[in-house]
Amino acid sequence: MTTTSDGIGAQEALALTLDGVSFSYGEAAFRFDAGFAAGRITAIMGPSGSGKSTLLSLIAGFETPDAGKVLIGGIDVGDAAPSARPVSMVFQENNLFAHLSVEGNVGLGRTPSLRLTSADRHAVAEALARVGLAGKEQRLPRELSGGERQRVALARVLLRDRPVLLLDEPFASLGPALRDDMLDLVAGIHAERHMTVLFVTHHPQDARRIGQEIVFVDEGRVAATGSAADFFDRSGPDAFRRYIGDRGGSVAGSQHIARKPT
Ligand SMILES: Nc1ncnc2c1ncn2[C@@H]1O[C@H](COP(=O)(O)OP(=O)(O)OP(=O)(O)O)[C@@H](O)[C@H]1O
Repeated sequence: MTTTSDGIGAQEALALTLDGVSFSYGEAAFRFDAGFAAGRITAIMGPSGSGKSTLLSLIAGFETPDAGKVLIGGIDVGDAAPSARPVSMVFQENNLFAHLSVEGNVGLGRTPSLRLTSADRHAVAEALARVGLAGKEQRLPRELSGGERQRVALARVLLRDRPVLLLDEPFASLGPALRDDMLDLVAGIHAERHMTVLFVTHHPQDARRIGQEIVFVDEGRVAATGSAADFFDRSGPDAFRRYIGDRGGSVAGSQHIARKPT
């Protein structure tokens, strides 16, 4: 086990498996068989409505499969409530409680009670410094920019310190330069904590920047999987190439940029 700057040990990375998971929202039917390698960043891509968010919801426990198993680190988490799963999740927006300060919102990653000990406060301050928000503990979410709010959500991920991180288009509403900064922050956190990261994005350049693996979801199922390098060179699956159109480009150099410490 390694130790991070706030004294929290990086945990053993956990693999994720969806074994014959079926689910439906009325006529929208899903059937997922997929494995996600321990400690890797997997970009989940696919057309709108194909089931990417549903896939994450099934892993997080917000939805319950009609059949099949969700295994995290080889353990069937089917009976575990979302809060009991070894998972953190960040959405595109609404990650924060509007009436709670930044400190309170981050502190929830450590304890559901709002009574923070001085050690908790210290850990919150360290996490905020890690995401570039030192000194903003007492702000309310509405007093922050969209990018700052997502940084607060990532600071809470640091305090929660779960081995699996699910990101559902968390930076979609941010401009390109800020998105790159945030992606590099995620890559830095991933490198420190050795988390298994699943990251939904429609942006090929985002997937290229930090994605190590790609899972392509189409029509409610995993249609293709592979390394990001393979997907973004000409050997990627045809359906994926049609989805990304001309924006795929070359993967050369992107991994190097993403792996720089942030
Ligand atoms: N709570 C819900 N109730 C009913 N249908 C839903 C619900 N959530 C999603 N769906 C439907 O399930 C399908 C898959 O939705 P999902 O949000 O998983 O797609 P997605 O791939 O994440 O799409 P996007 O890229 O647009 O976010 C869609 O047809 C959607 O309308």
